[in-house]
Amino acid sequence: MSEEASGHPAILRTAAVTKVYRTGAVAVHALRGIDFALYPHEVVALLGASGSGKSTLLNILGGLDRPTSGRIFFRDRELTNLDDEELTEFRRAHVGFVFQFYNLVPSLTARENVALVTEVAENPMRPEEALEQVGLSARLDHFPSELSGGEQQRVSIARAIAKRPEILLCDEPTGALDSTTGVTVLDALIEVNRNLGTATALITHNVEIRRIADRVVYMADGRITRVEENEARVAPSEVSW
Ligand SMILES: Nc1ncnc2c1ncn2[C@@H]1O[C@H](COP(=O)(O)OP(=O)(O)OP(=O)(O)O)[C@@H](O)[C@H]1O
Repeated sequence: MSEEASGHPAILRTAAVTKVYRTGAVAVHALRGIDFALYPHEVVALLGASGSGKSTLLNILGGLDRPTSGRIFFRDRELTNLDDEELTEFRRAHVGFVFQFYNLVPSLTARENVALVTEVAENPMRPEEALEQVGLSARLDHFPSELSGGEQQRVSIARAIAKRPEILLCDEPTGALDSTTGVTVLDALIEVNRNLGTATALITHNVEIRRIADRVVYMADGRITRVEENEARVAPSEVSW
């Protein structure tokens, strides 16, 4: 939903953001002037060829990385000039991340993996509640090796949302999964978005997945080339790839 349609100001916004990676004499222009906004409660799909800058943008949005130039705002607060400690604080309080690989601690159960986050958050859910949100109430005491890939990814979603972040950033969350398993993961993301209103940005290589989003942002060569609004979101179960 656009600002006009949603009636809400953006929760995250970038203005003319660029990112240049310099390796020796070579400069890679990963982002070439990005004006992007993420609105409360929406799901945005980021689509684009490999190397188009999707992960770079997501990392900058979440405060994992900094732009070379341009500005970034969280609501009315400018993030651009925060020092490392302040940026880490922003990330801890407001952003959940889900990556392609789940990064669970193998020696801890699902419940304990989520508890790692809830122990240090300000107003967290109980791990059991977070795992219920992603449909894993029956797997609380399973270790990662006792869970399927889709279940492990859902534990990582539970871990990301347990601190009740306003923003959830997902980099290819179904990239390592087959279609059927991927659908269960997307279902969990949509359920979380519906129940908690978490603004969600989702990188995917898969054009079919764009249909589960409210908006689709296309990237090419470090630029946003097109933004589409979906009239209605399609349930993940209706998408296959
Ligand atoms: N740490 C880095 N150092 C140098 N170049 C980098 C670095 N990270 C990314 N790049 C380059 O920046 C460009 C954008 O990369 P990015 O990972 O954002 O693209 P992407 O669209 O997410 O790609 P993919 O879909 O393959 O993950 C690429 O050309 C990449 O090689």
